[in-house]
Amino acid sequence: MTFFDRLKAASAADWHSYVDHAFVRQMGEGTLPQPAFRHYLVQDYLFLIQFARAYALAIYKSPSLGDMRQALAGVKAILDMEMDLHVELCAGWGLSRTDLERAREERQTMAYTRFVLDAGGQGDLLDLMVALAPCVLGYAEIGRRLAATPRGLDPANPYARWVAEYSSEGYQEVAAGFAAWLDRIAADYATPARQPRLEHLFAQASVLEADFWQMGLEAA
Ligand SMILES: Cc1ncc(CO)c(N)n1
Repeated sequence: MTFFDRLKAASAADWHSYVDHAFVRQMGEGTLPQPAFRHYLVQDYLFLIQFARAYALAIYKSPSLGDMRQALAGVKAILDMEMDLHVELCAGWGLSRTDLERAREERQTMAYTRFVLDAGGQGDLLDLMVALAPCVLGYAEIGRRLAATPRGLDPANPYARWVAEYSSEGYQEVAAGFAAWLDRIAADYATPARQPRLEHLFAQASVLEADFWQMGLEAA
């Protein structure tokens, strides 16, 4: 059992309400109202700016050079890969990079990103990675699952591009690399005494992910 599997098992209900949220199911079926998706995507761009900072904090919190390189890969995956998807999709709706950067941050965006930055600021690299895990590993799980549904990658599904991105080999590799790194850090730093706090951080982040989807749904 990986450390990630163990965290998921400990917060099964919160995890499920995140990865199987109505927003996710409607993306897979292609029935999600477009305003919900657009609102989500603009907020997600602002979210990614803060998440790049969280990975930069992981560089600072790294006990070894190998860990620093892993964290740097996270910064680069966000700045050089993932944000390009947002810019591309938004351009299709007449929104420029500047429009994205000028958008106002919603409370849900602030709550989730500042929660992760604070967990990392207070704790060590393991605390920070556990708070980050629902993000990268959850989207990889959602991407894989939606890609396997009948309409997930159907060109007629307006969200097929999103599903293709998160189910892509590139993204799946980033997530697998993160899970393996989390296992190594947990082997060195997780103790039975720390487990309740780590499970709490993971559950909280999963709840904040579900709130993020809900924010999108409520915009429609
Ligand atoms: C809210 C959120 N969680 C996770 C990811 C995956 O990076 C994302 N882009 N946005």
